Amino acid sequence: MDTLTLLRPDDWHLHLRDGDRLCSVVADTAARFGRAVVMPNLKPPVTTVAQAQDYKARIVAAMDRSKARADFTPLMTLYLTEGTTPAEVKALAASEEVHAIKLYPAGATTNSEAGVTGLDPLDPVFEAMAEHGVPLLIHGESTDHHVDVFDREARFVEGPLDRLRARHPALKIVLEHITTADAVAWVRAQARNTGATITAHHLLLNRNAIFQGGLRPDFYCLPVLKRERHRVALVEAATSGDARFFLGTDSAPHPTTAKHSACGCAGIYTAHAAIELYAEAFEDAGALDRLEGFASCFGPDFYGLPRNTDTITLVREDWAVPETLDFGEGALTPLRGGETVRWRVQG
Ligand SMILES: NC(=O)N[C@@H](CC(=O)O)C(=O)O
Ligand SMILES: [Zn+2]
Ligand SMILES: [Zn+2]
Repeated sequence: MDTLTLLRPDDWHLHLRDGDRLCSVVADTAARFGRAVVMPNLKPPVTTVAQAQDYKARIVAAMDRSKARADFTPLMTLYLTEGTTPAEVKALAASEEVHAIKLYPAGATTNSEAGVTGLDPLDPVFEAMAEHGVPLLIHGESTDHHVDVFDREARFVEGPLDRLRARHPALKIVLEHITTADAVAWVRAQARNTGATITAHHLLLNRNAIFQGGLRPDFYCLPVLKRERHRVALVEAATSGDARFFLGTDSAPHPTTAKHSACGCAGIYTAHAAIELYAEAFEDAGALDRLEGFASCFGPDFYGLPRNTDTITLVREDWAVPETLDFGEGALTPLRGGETVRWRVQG
């Protein structure tokens, strides 16, 4: 099979940043995806419906300025803080633009300082979300600094997440960017109102990439890449046809100068080749026929949105990824920069 036509996919976890940086990256996602769930971890974070509407307007203006494919819809999210109220959930449910609320444990990842330290005080917010069918998107890592970095997802899932799920069985939950066999098993044990996104880089790479011939900050993201047996479990979940697992790139651009540093930022940029990289992972697993469900069907079904009706076509053809791409005033280093990708989007 040398060409592959899919219903147009969506990206259910994306970082677009703001300002000139937003202008540099948005066309990459719009070229491939019909919609993307845009993360709210700006500085300061997007915490109200009004702020999310303003951010969406800036994204649409940036699409125009960068001549992005116009038929792309950003799906906005709010950043959960200890100040989030049930009234804001109601306002979200009444809005056209905002689709979910994102939970960052304080200190877990990039721009998570405004996140939450304990979940129990937010019970009224979670109840309002369940009532209005608003999904809670979760960066699922323990922030206990005694917990080994490679165990932070598993500890969060078996502890705080499992307790949250038990207290709020009707809440829609998406465990974002899962990286472990533990998370896969936990999601499989839940009812259908629990889903999980999986990135292309966690399907293609294990933690050896971070140390290949020296320290490689371009492969540092959170949750950090795990050992091979976890990668295999993720591939198995993504290609299984289980509708609880769907596509979310977590494309997270940072300037190359901030990545190649004594204290480098977490995040990998994949938007320039997102669906192509997933095609590689699915092809390696002998499961290209399962890509459309994962990339184009299970996400909208979970969110209660219609599937896209147009299509994209992928062609098996090597193309060279530039070593760097423009990123506002500076540059970023994309995944596979200076190397090739095996699938190309036609047209
Ligand atoms: N994934 C990352 O490593 N970084 C993300 C934040 C996140 O998704 O946790 C970012 O905003 O840079
Ligand atoms: Zn995250
Ligand atoms: Zn993310």
